[in-house]
Amino acid sequence: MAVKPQPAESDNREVICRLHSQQLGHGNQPVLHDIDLTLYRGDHVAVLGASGVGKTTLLAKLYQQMADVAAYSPQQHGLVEALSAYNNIYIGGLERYHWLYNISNLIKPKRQDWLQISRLADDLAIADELTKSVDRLSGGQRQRVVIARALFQQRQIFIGDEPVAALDPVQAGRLLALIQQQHHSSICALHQRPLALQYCNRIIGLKQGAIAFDQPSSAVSLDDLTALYR
Ligand SMILES: Nc1ncnc2c1ncn2[C@@H]1O[C@H](COP(=O)(O)OP(=O)(O)OP(=O)(O)O)[C@@H](O)[C@H]1O
Repeated sequence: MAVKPQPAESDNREVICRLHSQQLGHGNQPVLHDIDLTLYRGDHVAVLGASGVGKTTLLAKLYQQMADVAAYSPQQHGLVEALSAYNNIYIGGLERYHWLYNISNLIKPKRQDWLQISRLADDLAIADELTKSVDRLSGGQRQRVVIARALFQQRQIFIGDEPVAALDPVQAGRLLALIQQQHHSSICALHQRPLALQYCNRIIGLKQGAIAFDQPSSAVSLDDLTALYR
């Protein structure tokens, strides 16, 4: 299939974010140009493209626009190394509570929060790691702590910069499904092409500083995705 640039079909769905003819970059260095992009409620989007093409740049812009309603799982995890996995996950929910409650909970977890975070950790297969400081965890375990922290934010939209890169394909698929269950919309940079096709309903391919295509995943083949990296 020859994939042409084309925005996803619009309908009566709720628009959650729109970029119109945007140039995105860093300082005076442009990275992406003429970005026209509308995200709709119910979209679960994979963003693919070669290293350095601008996936993080695009996600950061989208997060800037949706910071009030979106959880962001960045590539640089920003974990607090000396704190336990429990405390790092709890940090995702800090803004929901009074600071005094937060401090006491970080020192001695309250039963209800411990149970809630334990259930999350169970889903992510890190329940046994909750009391360990994150500097003692493997790369994949750390990545699951980051996902748990984002899930504990309890936002409506999930923005993930390669959120499952350190996980094996089975675990990665399970966690993408969990992320999608808990957020009405999501947009993730992914490198695993089969996962993008299997779990996301919309694929945005970036190439040479622009959106090369924006299509329902049913209209995109593995070869189309491979072509992004040539
Ligand atoms: N803070 C920054 N200041 C200046 N240039 C930057 C900065 N961050 C990224 N860039 C540049 O912008 C371009 C796009 O980077 P970006 O991180 O968005 O790519 P990416 O597709 O997410 O890459 P990767 O798959 O390797 O994470 C690259 O050329 C990069 O060198």
